[in-house]
Amino acid sequence: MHRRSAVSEDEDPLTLAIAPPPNETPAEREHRLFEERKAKEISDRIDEEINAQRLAEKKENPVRVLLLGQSESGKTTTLKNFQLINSPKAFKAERASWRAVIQLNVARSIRIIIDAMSRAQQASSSAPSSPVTPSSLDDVSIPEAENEQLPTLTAEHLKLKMRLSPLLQVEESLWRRLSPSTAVQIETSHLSSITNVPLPTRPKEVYVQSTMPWKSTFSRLMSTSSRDSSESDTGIDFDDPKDPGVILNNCAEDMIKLWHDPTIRELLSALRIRLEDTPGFFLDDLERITASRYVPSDDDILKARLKTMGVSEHRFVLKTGNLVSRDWRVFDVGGARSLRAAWAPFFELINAIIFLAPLSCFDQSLIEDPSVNRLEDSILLWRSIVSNHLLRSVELILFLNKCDILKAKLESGVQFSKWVISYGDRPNTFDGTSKYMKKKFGTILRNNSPMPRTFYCHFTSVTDIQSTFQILENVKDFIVRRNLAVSHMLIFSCLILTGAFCWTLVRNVA
Ligand SMILES: Nc1nc2c(ncn2[C@@H]2O[C@H](COP(=O)(O)OP(=O)(O)OP(=O)(O)O)[C@@H](O)[C@H]2O)c(=O)[nH]1
Ligand SMILES: [Mg+2]
Repeated sequence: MHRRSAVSEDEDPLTLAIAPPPNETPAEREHRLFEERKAKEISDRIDEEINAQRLAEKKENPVRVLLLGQSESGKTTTLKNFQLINSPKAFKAERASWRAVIQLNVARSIRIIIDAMSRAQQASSSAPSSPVTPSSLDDVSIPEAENEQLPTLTAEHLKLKMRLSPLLQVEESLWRRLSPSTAVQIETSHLSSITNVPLPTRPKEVYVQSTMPWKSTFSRLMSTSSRDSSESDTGIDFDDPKDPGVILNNCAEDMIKLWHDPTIRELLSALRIRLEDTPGFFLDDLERITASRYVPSDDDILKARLKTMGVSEHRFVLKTGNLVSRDWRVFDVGGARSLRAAWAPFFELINAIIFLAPLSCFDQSLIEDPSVNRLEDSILLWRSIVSNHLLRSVELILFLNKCDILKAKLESGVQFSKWVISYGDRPNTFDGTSKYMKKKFGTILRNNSPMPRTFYCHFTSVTDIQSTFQILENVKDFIVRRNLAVSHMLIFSCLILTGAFCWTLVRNVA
């Protein structure tokens, strides 16, 4: 060991440790200085890397979550839950826009009934019936309706139908309000499969181009009114004579009468139109929704249906337990087949995917392709996601969704095994069918993932705010913990490197 030169007591021990040895020759000094320069270069490089990583974590490293699943699987509804939990003010500010969507959903349901009535009128006339396009109602196949015995409508029904015709204008007016430019468009191909009623005026579903700010556009429209009656917290001008709520309110009694009429129910049943099962169904709440000062509840907003086109990004600052707030980006995408190509560019950006597979649709076919069963489509989609190499280090969380509808369907007697043949003669219960499907999705993950992954799965009904709140909190915790674990592993590796370097330095000097 080198002997150090004599030092005073208050000299810094670190200075002492790295002080040059006494009687150092010029050659030794040169060698020492060379080694020290080399060590410093390495040290500076490590410092730079650690700083860059800290910066990235602080500023540019939000948690990115992608919502995936087929159309109507519940992606946008899950996003609404995120908004409700994490930015309730923004959620509240959008009530005016969602009120319009709900009114549109109501007008559309009534339009479907009116179309069905026209169909019954045609059937009862002597004219030969129009050809029927093989189609589906929300993916449930409709029989050859012209062969069905449709109930005869009375003069009272026809009067009712006529009195409800202003609702068609409500649809038009809402579309105009929701689409001042091209933000909202009509997808006729989708709606033509809602019913096989061969009429020129079919009900249409509205969709938003997610890149367009349709909500703010609508809110702006609302707030341009100079009326004092605008309720600032809802953004709704109840006294605006052009508010579609006025016509809905005037037609309320007739709509309720129509929906509860036994002949109409018989007609819908004969055409196998199950409005209760269609997204955006509000006919059981007509009294409340058509009230003159109706403001949508949180539940109403979650039930409202507006199809998504393209991809949209939503930002939140989320707190997780005692952990610091993190910037979150949640991406909501359109799930229709023609839109799925738009998902891929996000695969390299994201930390986690919440994949929604609706279990209730086991007896339905895809709107885009009636030859494909919807549950089967979800399974194939899940397989392609879990086996994707680009996504191998992305956390996957599966939501087996629409459990409430699955329960109701099974309780009403629909046989799961009739559609999922492999289920065999197991009991037709929610417990049995849901566990069976969970196992199936889990096996697909195990057999197809490029590297071993844990299977994270939740049974969800994302229109249920309470249960979804708890699930999203768990998901949030899980994603943050996994992210931190990865960051800690990186920091830990850097610390080991730094430690090893310091040890080498001290040994060289000693
Ligand atoms: N009863 C019930 N309805 C649900 C559930 N999840 C979603 N819905 C409803 O199903 C409809 C479709 O849900 P969305 O969230 O719009 O579906 P999406 O996946 O965003 O569909 P696209 O935008 O077409 O890709 C909406 O009317 C929702 O209210 C659920 O768990 N239970
Ligand atoms: Mg959507």
